[in-house]
Amino acid sequence: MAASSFAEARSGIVAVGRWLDGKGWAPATSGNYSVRLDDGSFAVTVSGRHKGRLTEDDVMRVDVSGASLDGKKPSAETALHLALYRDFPDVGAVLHSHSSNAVGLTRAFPDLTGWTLQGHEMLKALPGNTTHETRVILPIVDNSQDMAVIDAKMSSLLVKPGSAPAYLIRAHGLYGWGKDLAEAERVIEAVEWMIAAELAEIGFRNGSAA
Ligand SMILES: CSCCC(=O)C(=O)COP(=O)(O)O
Ligand SMILES: [Zn+2]
Repeated sequence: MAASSFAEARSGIVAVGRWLDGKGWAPATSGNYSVRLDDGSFAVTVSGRHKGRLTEDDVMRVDVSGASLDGKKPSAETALHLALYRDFPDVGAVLHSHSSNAVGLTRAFPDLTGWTLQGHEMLKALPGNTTHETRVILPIVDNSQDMAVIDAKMSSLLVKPGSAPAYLIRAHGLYGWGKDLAEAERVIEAVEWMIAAELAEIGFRNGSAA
């Protein structure tokens, strides 16, 4: 199991926020990020902060139940991060992006409960994939303000064979994870890129792109 010191997690999370904001995937305070710490607690972003302008004080610690360990208010979506650490003991970092592509895709296909990514060379960026001749399923769950509702839906989808280390929340955004921050960044970047490529492909097929 990968785990970091709080100091390392803080600086890594600040940097990740700048990077995701630079991509346009963290607008208007959206998104949240976490890292599993070596003492069994978790570093997570403070709720409501602009993720492109985080300082180290905007990264706090929670225990395994989500209780604040330093008096700050954790992300409203902390329970979704903790659910992933609970279900996948090897996960060391979880990132949540809010791209217009992820939102647009899930709103355009309101009945879909999953999106299959198949045949992309970019699939090799996902842990364990060595060829484009494969497919992964990106589960899609409906949004809710009750994190337990999202957790209950996504936990059952993610244990299915072929699930990506990522899932979409409809009209909301993307969650992705990895053994550490670097791997979680690669998952988010690869999945966001494949979604963008497939939306472009849909546009070409419909004759709506030049
Ligand atoms: C304007 S973003 C709405 C809340 C959200 O979806 C999000 O990712 C950020 O919430 P947090 O409490 O982590 O700041
Ligand atoms: Zn969100």
